[in-house]
Amino acid sequence: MSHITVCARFRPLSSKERRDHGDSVSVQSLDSETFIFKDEKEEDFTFSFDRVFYQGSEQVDVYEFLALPIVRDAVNAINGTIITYGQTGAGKTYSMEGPSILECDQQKKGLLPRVVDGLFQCIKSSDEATKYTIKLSMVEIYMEKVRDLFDLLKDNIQIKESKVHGILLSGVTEVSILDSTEALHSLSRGIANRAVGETQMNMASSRSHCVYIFTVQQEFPKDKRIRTGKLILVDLAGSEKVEKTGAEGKLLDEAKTINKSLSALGNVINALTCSPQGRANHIPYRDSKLTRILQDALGGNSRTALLCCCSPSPSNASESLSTLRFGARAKHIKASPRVSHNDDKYTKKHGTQSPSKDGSCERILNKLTEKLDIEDVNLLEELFILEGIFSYPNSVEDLELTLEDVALRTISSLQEALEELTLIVEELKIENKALKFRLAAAERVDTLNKKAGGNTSFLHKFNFPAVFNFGDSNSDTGGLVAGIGDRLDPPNGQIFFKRPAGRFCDGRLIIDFLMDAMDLPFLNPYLDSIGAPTFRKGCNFAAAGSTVLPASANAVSPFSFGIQVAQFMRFKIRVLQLLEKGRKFQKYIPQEDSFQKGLYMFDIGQNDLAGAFYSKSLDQILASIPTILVEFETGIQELYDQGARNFWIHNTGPLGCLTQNIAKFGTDPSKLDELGCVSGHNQAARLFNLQLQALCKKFQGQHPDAKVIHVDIYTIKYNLIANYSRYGFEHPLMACCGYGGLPLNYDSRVPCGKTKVVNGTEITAKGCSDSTEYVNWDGIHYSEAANQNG
Ligand SMILES: Nc1ncnc2c1ncn2[C@@H]1O[C@H](COP(=O)(O)OP(=O)(O)OP(=O)(O)O)[C@@H](O)[C@H]1O
Repeated sequence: MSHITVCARFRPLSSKERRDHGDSVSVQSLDSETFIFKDEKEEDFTFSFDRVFYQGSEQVDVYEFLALPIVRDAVNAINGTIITYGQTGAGKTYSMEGPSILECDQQKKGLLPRVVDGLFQCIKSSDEATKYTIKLSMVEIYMEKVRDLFDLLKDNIQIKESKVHGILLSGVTEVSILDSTEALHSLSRGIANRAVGETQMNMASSRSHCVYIFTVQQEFPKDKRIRTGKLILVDLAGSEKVEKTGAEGKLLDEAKTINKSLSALGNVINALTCSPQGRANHIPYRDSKLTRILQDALGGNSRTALLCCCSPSPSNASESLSTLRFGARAKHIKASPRVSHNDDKYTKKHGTQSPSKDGSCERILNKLTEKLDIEDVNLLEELFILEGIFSYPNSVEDLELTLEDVALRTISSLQEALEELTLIVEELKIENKALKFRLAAAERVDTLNKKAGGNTSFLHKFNFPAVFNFGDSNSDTGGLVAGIGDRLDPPNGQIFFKRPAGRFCDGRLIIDFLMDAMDLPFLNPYLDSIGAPTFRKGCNFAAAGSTVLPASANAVSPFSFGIQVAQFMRFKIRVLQLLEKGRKFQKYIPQEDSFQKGLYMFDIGQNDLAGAFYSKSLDQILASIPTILVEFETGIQELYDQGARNFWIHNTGPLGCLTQNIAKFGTDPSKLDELGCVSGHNQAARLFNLQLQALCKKFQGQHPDAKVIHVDIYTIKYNLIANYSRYGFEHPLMACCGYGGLPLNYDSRVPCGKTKVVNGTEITAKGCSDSTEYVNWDGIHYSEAANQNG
């Protein structure tokens, strides 16, 4: 059992402290471990720590005493934790990072860069045959939420406990680091992200706890054995008292949360030190995220060092005193880091190391033969060998003790097995869900095939050189965002692209899956000119909010169907001009015959109908359908005239099942159908689709050299909503990314990912924890999981 290493560090006086109290300090050094501290009432307190770093101490002294032994251990698969504690401005970050991670002279470098160097040096000087990998994660705990500093979208990381690996941060980003320079760049990236988070959350880093996790994995090529050591560094939030900060409102909440987690830390330390054995019945690790993450460090499975950072100035005496008291209390925790083979139990009971197997083995078993059946003795011998117990019992009492040990080991291995089983069950659940999706997708393809008169094979059979797409947000891959310079915010795009990708979705759209099915790359939007996008395999003219009819002045998108067709004309003209200029453009543009051999896809009309409901009666809307379709026909005829021959036309989806429409038009239950969708909207969509289908037939009849496929997306989507649980969904109508909670989680004033002030309160439309459970993404668009089924 070793104690936690506790050190105190006094930073130099700040200029303000000098102004207020001159050179006077509250600390009087006795030696390198002991000092006298004078509080505000001039009362003296003597403190002893493992080491005291006074004002003139160097960063390297702190590293070598406090961190180096832990770094060496981490490389030998023993976990270690280094914590800096103290009031704001006491020198925690200076000790941890130094003045700057990347640009800083050797002398001022903090613990982190030194730890990184130390890890790589230890690896260099170790056995060459052993293969090492180092991974780094960085998280920040703010207001009891753990956010990933390498992926700000992961802003609520869950803490899990595994019997084998201890405390784990589920799904946290782990960055592989190959050398010190790379590690420092990653650290600096994480620290910069911390600043981004600070601004986003209107906070200061001193109000969050920052946790750096280095995982060092050793692989022994001889026997393929793997060992892992984890080194955690924690820069705690400032420990000052709430009253002193004069905090109010959100600041007060923050201060209380910090205080709560720091006092939870204090409670854990008290619980760990309150019984004579250093063990209390219940250790309240679960009371805060901080103590949960530090559970292994404090509870024994880690070498731990605590650096209590203090101001030496009398003006901060009371804060420094409380920091020092915290350190003194922590000094009494005992920790026993886990090593590969642990003889603790035997040592505890016998006060010595276990005797060797040789010699005593025969003697003990002979003795047992006198008391037990020989078969039982043989069985016991076998069991001991199997269990790797090398201490042989020499009395029946000893035998009982040993059996107790076996039972304990069995229980712990059963617990491990249970843990593994739980993980397997989790994985199987996910796999099951994926299989359900695939099965459902296969069924959808089958239905689609039937609806399209056996024509989905059309997609596979033909080797389309390019695809030209026209439509609205259902197939917009970034057109509107590029065209009007708008911005989509996270969590849009979170599932597949890991960032907003121009799509009003958490991931891919139906068109992305169709492109995949045709072995073609995702379509670039015509309006996006940044980064020399390639249009070799086609071009997407779709823009969210677009209508078939010309856009009105206040329309979301000015790029109505007619404009999209005009854009196509220009696109074609430019392509032909560039092709004439020679080969150098070929990489970026379609070949000439692609315009005739390519596939022309359409998904538009939804906004003409949905938008009209805000100002027209159902009858008026139904009456306007032929006009919409005349405009559509004009567009596809123009494309035909330009050489288009392969037409893939989606009809419009069940508008009445979109969360937005239910929220606005479905407040009267008599207006809803049996699924809870708005009947009028769906009626309009169905009538539109019937007439669209007739148009497709007519167009096909007029152009026998063309291939016109009408795809019944309405039925596919409606079926998905009606049978949502069969397809692995939990919520058919509620939006994943929205505001307001049950039943619809939708507020038209706050689009997904945005924050708005409503009636004086700031509200944010956030994403749900698992979007694969939702058919609807943001109230208006389908989730990637639903699109995959589509
Ligand atoms: N040992 C030291 N030597 C020189 N300057 C120091 C030392 N320790 C701290 N400082 C300086 O004191 C100031 C406050 O230190 P620092 O930012 O590290 O405090 P902190 O405890 O991390 O505060 P917070 O909780 O707000 O993050 C900084 O300007 C830092 O450069």
